[in-house]
Amino acid sequence: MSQSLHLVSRSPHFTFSALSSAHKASLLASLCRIPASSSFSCNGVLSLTASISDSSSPRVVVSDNGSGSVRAAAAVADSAASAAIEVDAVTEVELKENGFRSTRRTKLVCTIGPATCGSEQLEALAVGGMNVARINMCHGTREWHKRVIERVRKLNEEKGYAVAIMMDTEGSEIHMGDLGGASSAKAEDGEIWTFSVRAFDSALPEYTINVNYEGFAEDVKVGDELLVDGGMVRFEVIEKIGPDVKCLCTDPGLLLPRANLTFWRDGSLVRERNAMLPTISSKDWLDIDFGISEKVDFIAISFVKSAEVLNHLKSYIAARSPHGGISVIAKIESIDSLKNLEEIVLASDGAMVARGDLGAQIPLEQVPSAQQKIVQVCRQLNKPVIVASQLLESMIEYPTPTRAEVADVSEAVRQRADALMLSGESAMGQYPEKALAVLRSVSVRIEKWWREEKCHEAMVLPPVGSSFSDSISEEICISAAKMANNLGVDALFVYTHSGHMASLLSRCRPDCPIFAFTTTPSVRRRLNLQWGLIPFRLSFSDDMENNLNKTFSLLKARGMIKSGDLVIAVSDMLQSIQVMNVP
Ligand SMILES: Nc1ncnc2c1ncn2[C@@H]1O[C@H](COP(=O)(O)OP(=O)(O)O)[C@@H](O)[C@H]1O
Ligand SMILES: C=C(OP(=O)(O)O)C(=O)O
Ligand SMILES: [K+]
Ligand SMILES: [Mg+2]
Repeated sequence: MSQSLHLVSRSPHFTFSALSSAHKASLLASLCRIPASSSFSCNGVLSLTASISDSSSPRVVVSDNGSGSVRAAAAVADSAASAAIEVDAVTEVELKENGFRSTRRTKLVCTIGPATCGSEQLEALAVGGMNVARINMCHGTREWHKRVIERVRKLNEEKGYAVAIMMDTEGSEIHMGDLGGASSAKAEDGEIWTFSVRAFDSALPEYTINVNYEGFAEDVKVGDELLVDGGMVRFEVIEKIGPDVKCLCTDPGLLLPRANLTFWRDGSLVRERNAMLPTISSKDWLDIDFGISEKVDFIAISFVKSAEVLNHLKSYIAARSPHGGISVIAKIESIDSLKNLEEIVLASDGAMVARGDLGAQIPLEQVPSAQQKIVQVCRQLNKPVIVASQLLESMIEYPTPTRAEVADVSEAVRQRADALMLSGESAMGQYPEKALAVLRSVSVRIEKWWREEKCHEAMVLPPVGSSFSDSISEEICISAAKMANNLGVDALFVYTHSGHMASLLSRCRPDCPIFAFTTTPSVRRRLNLQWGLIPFRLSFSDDMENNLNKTFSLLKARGMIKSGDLVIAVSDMLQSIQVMNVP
């Protein structure tokens, strides 16, 4: 087995040569896993190769690399072929307007509902920075969701956006029915409501709520507290009559269709047989089949309890969608998911801090520390993480967020979550675009603050690779990100087929943006969820020299980079780090 690490400079102003030779040696040693005592010279053009073989000790070879070749080849490359590179039209404008450094790193997910399902509204969200459109199978029909998917795809094709689609399953939670078509109902203090598992043929009787869980009437006891949406409205169980449960409203509020229900006894959440319900219900399986046939990019699974269900789902998807293309997101929103957090995150392709239901299952004051823990575990295990629910809840009704909401969004950005998500704000609120604009501006501002203050704590990133080759990729990315920060480069370039190398770079949360080049449209869309990645679709070969020439000329033709920009390139074909100025 032979692996090589490659370090190449072509610029006479190569920043690397300004480092002390001890620093160079230790930097290279850390790249090559060789003793830091090895010495070498590097003036101007440098190429360093460390060959690691099974039996012998590592060798380091330093050689001249012929600096003229890049420029000559770049001249040959066809600048008219700029169409051969695809990047999200909105990001392209942002990059040109704000420069590399100021592009947004935190990704934005919008739940699509009645307020945003039209093409014009979807386009306004795409222009406003939506990276992922989420459809929640808890609401609406499959036909309704199919039309949304088609509209998003059409916009991507016609307008050059790269919005990914996330389908979120309903899951086996206990929730209320549809309120007989009403958009909401008000429960007042002292009123008596009936929660029933009966199926009503005609209109719902007054003060009656349908419950979707068969075992409901048997599982609750007189005296239990019934919480709607984690406490937005509260009832006390006063009487059980067959399938009907009579409840007294103790905290008034608005009942919304399909609102989640939990019941509490002596201050603890009651988890009777409902805890035994399958994570993926039969309805969810049909929705998953729908998601696979619609080729959605992400499937988010509600109320995940263990890794087992994710492994099962992943083999199910792999059998039906052999070329891959669908990532599985585990929603952390139950006590069980917190208990089994690491195994769940490991088995997933990403996670969501689903604070809505999580806050109904654990005391509210525990949600912030749970969020921090989940974000941290995901980053350590190299999985993208979304912070979701109530980020800008007041903006469902008002055009301006509260100061507390802005502080909450800032905290998620400061924790360097990969993505933030809007739910009701974009699905059924009055100001979806304004809410998205708040997420965008707060993200950009806090990211800038964080870079200025350099207050990024050095998080220990444990090894995640399962093979030696994986470990080399990981070390390369950690070193490249560190070099990018130390040298103040303009961008990191990564050439990646599967996207893995790009996510390893993203995990390091470097100061500069990461241009991720990939050959597959679906990989490109999925990279859209990850922190700091600007995904491009580009055909490339195993020849890095060629790839770089091609990329430079295409990006220059588009006005996205210019001569003299300093970039660091890594790739998963040739495990290498190259530092260079754009010719
Ligand atoms: N496809 C849809 N059709 C109708 N209403 C929707 C749809 N998606 C979301 N909504 C509305 O937006 C609200 C917030 O969305 P979300 O947080 O995804 O759902 P939930 O409140 O059930 O957790 C929902 O309660 C519902 O009122
Ligand atoms: C995102 C969540 O899930 P859903 O909106 O599907 O309930 C949540 O509970 O916070
Ligand atoms: K859901
Ligand atoms: Mg939920």
